[in-house]
Amino acid sequence: MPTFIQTENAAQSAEKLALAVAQNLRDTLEKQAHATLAVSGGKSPIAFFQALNQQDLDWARVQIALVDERVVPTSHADSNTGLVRQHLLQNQASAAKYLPMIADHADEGSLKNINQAIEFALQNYVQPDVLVLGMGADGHTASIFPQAPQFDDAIRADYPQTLIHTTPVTAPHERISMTLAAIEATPFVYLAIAGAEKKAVYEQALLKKSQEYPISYVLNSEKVNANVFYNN
Ligand SMILES: O=C(O)[C@H](O)[C@@H](O)[C@H](O)[C@H](O)COP(=O)(O)O
Repeated sequence: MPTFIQTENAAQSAEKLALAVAQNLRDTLEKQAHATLAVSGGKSPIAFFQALNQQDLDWARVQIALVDERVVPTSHADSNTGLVRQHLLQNQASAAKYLPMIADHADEGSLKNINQAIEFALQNYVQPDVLVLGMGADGHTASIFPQAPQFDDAIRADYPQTLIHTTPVTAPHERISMTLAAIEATPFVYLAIAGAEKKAVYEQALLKKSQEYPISYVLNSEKVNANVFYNN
């Protein structure tokens, strides 16, 4: 069952989430040589990235990865890598190591070979210790989209890989995404959402697991106790 944390506004959600994630990373670093944080892209996480990159912790031992990536060159305006580089890997967090899903030298042509792209992402994959999910108004999370032909594989407990190629119907670009099983294997899971429209979707998704709202598989998972940060 998720824990729902409502805050006053977007700035407060970003700050509280950053404090919680930073503490998880510090706690992880007390037990392990490295801590890995996977973040989502999209429009929402910028304020959180800016709050997190100022936190005091041993960033040189932190690895930053993506929950999902759009299959576009890293210089593309829709690249989550670009977003993370611009807003997260700054200030204190500039000492962190980035684990890419898409190679910097990959162009539109080479990315048409999706198997090769997945192979590259898998080579760089490290099981995250902490992850921050977003959610679309269509109920997708990571790049597990309701109408994607790969939906069943993305939520299968025995899918043989931690990452999967998905083809959203409701959003642009082919994607590479963590599978549900990989998300479920992460000790600290957060979901950040804002606005009444997403809250209504969240409440529907809480009721039961359904393909209509892929986030419902995370919220109703017996393996995940997500902390949900919400502001209007
Ligand atoms: O790269 C992506 O598209 C994501 O990681 C995705 O899962 C995102 O978190 C949601 O779509 C919410 O996105 P917004 O913040 O843009 O609403």
